[in-house]
Amino acid sequence: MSHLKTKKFYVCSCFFYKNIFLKDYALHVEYEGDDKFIAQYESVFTQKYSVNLEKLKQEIIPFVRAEIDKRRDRGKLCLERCMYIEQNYKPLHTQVYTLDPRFLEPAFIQIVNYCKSAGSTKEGLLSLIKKEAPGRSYSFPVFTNEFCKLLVEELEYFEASPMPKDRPNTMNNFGLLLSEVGFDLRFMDPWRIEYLVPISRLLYPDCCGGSLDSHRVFIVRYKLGEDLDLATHFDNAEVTINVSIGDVFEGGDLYFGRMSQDGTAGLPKDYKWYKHINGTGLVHRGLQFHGAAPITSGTRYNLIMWMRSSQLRNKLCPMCNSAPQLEESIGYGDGFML
Ligand SMILES: O=C(O)CCC(=O)C(=O)O
Ligand SMILES: [Fe+2]
Repeated sequence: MSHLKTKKFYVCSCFFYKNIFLKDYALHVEYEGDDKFIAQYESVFTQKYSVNLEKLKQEIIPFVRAEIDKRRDRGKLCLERCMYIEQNYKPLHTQVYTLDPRFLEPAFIQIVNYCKSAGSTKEGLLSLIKKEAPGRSYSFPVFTNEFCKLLVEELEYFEASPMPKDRPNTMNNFGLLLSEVGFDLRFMDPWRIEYLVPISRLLYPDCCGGSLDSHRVFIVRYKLGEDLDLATHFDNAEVTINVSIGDVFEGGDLYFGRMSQDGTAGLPKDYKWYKHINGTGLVHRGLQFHGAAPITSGTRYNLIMWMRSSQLRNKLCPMCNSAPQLEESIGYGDGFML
């Protein structure tokens, strides 16, 4: 369980006022009081979205403030949910909570073994995986189709249960945070440490890929009548892996743009779409802008792990681009350490 971690992790205080997503406007905003918010955004809302000051005050600001209150309570509520689920939830497929090498594609195990072998190099690894969109994203098989099916069944069973649930973030309203459901200790921690870090160490040394010491892991679900697509964003992560675990859908391809440090979300000239393949994982730098096209039929499930390196982010918070102001948290927080 994430709340029983022995090391203490923190969040940066910017979490409480920055990067609040307004889905109707596909806009991320920050909030430090009504006056500042109005000064900062009134012209954007009136000119770009024909929203007048009254609506800004009556609807948008209250929504933003409610989101901030929710973030303030996040740790406490998460802990309550974790404990309630641990005591009351009876899984459908108990076995999916423990990482079993039989869930993994042999090619994935081979790739990881290569990365762990003496003298392994990035060039050697690149001959075993597929280069995808520009900007150093790569794909490779990860989970067997049988495991994906079991996992989706388990998560649908959990979703249909009366257990308390939280959603991954303001952009995904139908996913699930897997740490809360009890996946960390026996599945997600060993998966990250034993399998993903060896790969990231070679691919992303500049992102401290060899010292990704925490994560935030969740599934996203897209379905007609629910969330369809994902606006362009970057992750609060050094390295992200995105594995397709449910493939009965059309559309939903991913696209990748520039790095967040470059300031704009525009697509590079050589961009191409990434098509999901069941059981296949795509790794990319978290700070590369990306998004997902709408699905046009079916239901899409992906397992996403945002991996963080305290060593790197302790120096610079990727969300506010400043030295982080640390605040207490539970579990992995946002991956900062004292
Ligand atoms: O829709 C997807 O598969 C991408 C999800 C994603 O980028 C995220 O949740 O950070
Ligand atoms: Fe993302």
